Amino acid sequence: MRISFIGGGNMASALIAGLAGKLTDGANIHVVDPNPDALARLQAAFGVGVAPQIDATLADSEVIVLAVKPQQMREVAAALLPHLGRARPLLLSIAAGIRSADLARWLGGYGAIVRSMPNTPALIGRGITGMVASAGVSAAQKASADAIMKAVGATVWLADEALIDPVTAVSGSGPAYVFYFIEAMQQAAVELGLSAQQGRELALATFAGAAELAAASNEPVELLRARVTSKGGTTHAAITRMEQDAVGPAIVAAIKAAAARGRELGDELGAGD
Ligand SMILES: NC(=O)C1=CN([C@@H]2O[C@H](COP(=O)(O)OP(=O)(O)OC[C@H]3O[C@@H](n4cnc5c(N)ncnc54)[C@H](O)[C@@H]3O)[C@@H](O)[C@H]2O)C=CC1
Ligand SMILES: O=C(O)[C@@H]1CCC=N1
Repeated sequence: MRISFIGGGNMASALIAGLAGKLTDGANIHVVDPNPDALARLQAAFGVGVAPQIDATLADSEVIVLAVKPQQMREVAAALLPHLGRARPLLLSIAAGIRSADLARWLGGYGAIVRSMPNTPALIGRGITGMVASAGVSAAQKASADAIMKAVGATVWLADEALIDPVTAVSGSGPAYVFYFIEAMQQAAVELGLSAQQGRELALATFAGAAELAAASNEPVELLRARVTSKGGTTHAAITRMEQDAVGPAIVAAIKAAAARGRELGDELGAGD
């Protein structure tokens, strides 16, 4: 499969790292980015083809991944439009907030668009991507989009595009929340006298082990939590403090703020013609 990426930044790099040599050779991946450093890194690491701007090379691609910031998407659509005619590639957008209908409008009514929301664990093949196909996407194109994202992790197809903002808030942005929690655990470890290295090792193994345990178990996470929490014991002391400080409601509010920002980006950037 020949795949092009418009934008070769953080998320595109994570996807290319997961894809190159698995779903397709690096030589079948083409990356467009005005930043020469981004291109040089990707070329050296994966042998991808590179270009500083959109050109006719794109006409050979079966899939074009749109991996620029949401604020760049309209100008990218304008540059892409003249090159879509012949091959009618699938456009696979990963941009937060940008609605398929707005993208289609900027592309003169082009309908072969899958909107998706991956996350950075794609870099190690452990991503998860929420996806939704527009009406103009063929079954074969939908299968190609699924294969690309499955090469870097799991996929969840959504019936309604409005659910992409919640996916963005939970799993797209989610790795940052997990890293934030790990940072706090490491800090606590050090403040309690452990070395930074020990704090890192303990926090990471605990996160990975607890997540794997929950995934392997049929039981709800509340029950797994209760099993760690002895009455009058140490975990109880910690959870009581978290409840006093409303940590749970703060996390729920934070994730809702991310979803609201996704909707707001869509309103802001999709407005007008
Ligand atoms: N970073 C993440 O964890 C995730 C990001 N996303 C989405 O991925 C998209 C990219 O985000 P990041 O990779 O984090 O940003 P980034 O800033 O690392 O990468 C964007 C890249 O686009 C390039 N660029 C700018 N204008 C361009 C143009 N006209 N043509 C081609 N390339 C151009 C920049 O030079 C940069 O390398 C965003 O829309 C974001 O919402 C989605 C899921 C997760
Ligand atoms: O923060 C952002 O806007 C992007 C989308 C999901 C993760 N990073």
